[in-house]
Amino acid sequence: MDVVLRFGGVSKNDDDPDPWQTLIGPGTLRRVLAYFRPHIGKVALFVLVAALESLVVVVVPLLLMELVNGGILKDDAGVVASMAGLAAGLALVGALLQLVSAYISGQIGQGVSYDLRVQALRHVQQLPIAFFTRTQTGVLVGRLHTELIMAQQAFSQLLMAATSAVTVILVMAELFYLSWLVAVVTLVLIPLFLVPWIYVGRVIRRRTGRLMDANTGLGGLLQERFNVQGAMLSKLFGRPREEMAEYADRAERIRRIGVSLSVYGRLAFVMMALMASLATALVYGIGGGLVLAGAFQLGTLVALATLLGRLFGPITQLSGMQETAQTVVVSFSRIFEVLDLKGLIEERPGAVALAKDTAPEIEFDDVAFRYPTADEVSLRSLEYVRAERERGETTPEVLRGVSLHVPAGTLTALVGPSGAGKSTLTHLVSRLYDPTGGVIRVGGHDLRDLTFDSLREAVGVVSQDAYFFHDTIRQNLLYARPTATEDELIEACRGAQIWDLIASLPGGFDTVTGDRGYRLSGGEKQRLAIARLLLKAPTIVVLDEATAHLDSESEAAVQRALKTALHNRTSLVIAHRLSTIREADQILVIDDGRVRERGTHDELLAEGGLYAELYHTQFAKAGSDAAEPASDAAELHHREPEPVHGGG
Ligand SMILES: Nc1ncnc2c1ncn2[C@@H]1O[C@H](COP(=O)(O)OP(=O)(O)OP(=O)(O)O)[C@@H](O)[C@H]1O
Repeated sequence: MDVVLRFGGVSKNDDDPDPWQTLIGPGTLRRVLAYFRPHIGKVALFVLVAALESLVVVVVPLLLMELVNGGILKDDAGVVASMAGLAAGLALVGALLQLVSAYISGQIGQGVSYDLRVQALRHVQQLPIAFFTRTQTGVLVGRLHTELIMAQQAFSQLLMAATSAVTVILVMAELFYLSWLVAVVTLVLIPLFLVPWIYVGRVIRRRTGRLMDANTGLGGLLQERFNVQGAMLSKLFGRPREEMAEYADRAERIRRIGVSLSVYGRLAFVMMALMASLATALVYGIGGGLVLAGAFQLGTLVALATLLGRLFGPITQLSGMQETAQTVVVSFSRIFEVLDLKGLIEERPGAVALAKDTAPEIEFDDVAFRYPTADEVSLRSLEYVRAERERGETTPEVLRGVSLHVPAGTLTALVGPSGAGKSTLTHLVSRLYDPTGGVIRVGGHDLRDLTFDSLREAVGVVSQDAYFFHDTIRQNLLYARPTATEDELIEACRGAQIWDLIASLPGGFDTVTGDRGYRLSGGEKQRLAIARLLLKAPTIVVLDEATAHLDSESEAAVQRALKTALHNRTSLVIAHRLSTIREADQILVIDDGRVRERGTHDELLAEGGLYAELYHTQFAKAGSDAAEPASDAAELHHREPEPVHGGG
């Protein structure tokens, strides 16, 4: 009956052990407990309230006993009334205590989840970009959100189980006090009741875990397929019937587990009710005989029956305590796994700030780089579809022996075949990755000696496919400089040649750019990204020119926008336009991870090497297609390094 599901090449069966099971390392429990230390006062208060709650549970049967023995049997209406009144009053107190303990346990549980959530988010925010390139978003969200909620719920159950433990001890003590015979019979009954209960409880917990996994898996899949780009890919390339079958398979698994869970849940409830009824019948049977034999009075029998009714609930809660505790520890461990991921790129103690307002020089000294392996940067359990063979493999060197110098305030164009390592090289400048060999210096400092803040402020990046949050144009621009005024926004947009478009939109700056800025054309997106860059006013610009062919008007607009963006800045541009290449102070031809040629356009053309070949096959053609005015191209770059003033 089990369906074998395939998750990107990994088959998974309902009864398989979880291949990504989290290992609970030594010291985990101590680490979990450390999160409760700040809440120790509340924990103590909770224990006190729980003890009072249990006390109420065992005192009420004693009142009922007195009501029968001292009131009804002795024909004393006063005792009947006062005992009934006291029992009612205590019931009220018990109810209030339950509310108070729920409040305190909520405070503790939510407090711990809050601490853990904030810590995890802060940590993930600092993880290297390599982690995000590896991790499936939906699964990460599941880990940091859904599982945290699960940990918190399990923790609440654990606190309730602690209350139950006190109740069970007090109830058993009172049973022995009232009638050792009934107490012994009860002790015999408990295991009879517990064995099937524990079995059912285990099945329920195992299936609940599977249900959560199945839900997270389906959620991840939907998130991937239903964002704009996923939906586009699926519309253009997708096989709707096969995809639907995969959704249906996963949904079927959720349905099947859900149905069995509801049956087992009901079974557990029915078993508990049945056992309580059987036990009560037995106690009335034995106890009734004892009353007839004169061993004790009727009131004692009533008290015994009432006590018994209050024993099985807490016992069931206690029976699951071990596994609930495991759930808490496992869920915490799974979050600890994320917390323990190394930052890889960290700020050194005593890091210095890069000087503001002056364009610095950039220098690569014998730089080598390989992308980190999956094991170095991510968690197997967060990738979900990592192929087996990828484990432990090393990655090839993408850059080798790269030495280059970009003088302050000048433009260096990077050209080369696809996959040569141009983008990788630019990633190193913004320290998305650290080199595996050699040194990169900015303004004379090793990049690794600079503070993150000053580097982030200094480097502005415009990628080929600029990303925008699903928010208004205004908010997307303000992301670069939250304090920018309306005038500064307009000035930046004018500089980026995008103001006319924004002004023509009915919503102006308040137009929502949509998921990944999808409502903008390629050229518009890049110009908006340039406006964002101008607002940031960095001293270093890393730019990947759009390869997409733009019409002559857009081409000229982007060209003018670039002129503003690169003015007075140290620029590293992955160039696709002849105009940019011609005007570059130097051109570096990157091939197979090395700097193959360097020089100006004319020098390289005269050399007749790879550049000349690329020029004739690509740039010359692109240049003749492009219609930017020659004067724009000539003015593209201002070479004198001067102080940079905020772009607006
Ligand atoms: N995140 C990554 N993890 C592993 N390898 C990567 C990663 N990104 C790029 N690579 C590999 O590094 C090499 C260089 O890629 P890079 O993107 O730097 O080339 P490029 O010169 O910019 O190419 P293009 O002009 O096509 O954009 C390629 O072989 C690529 O497959």
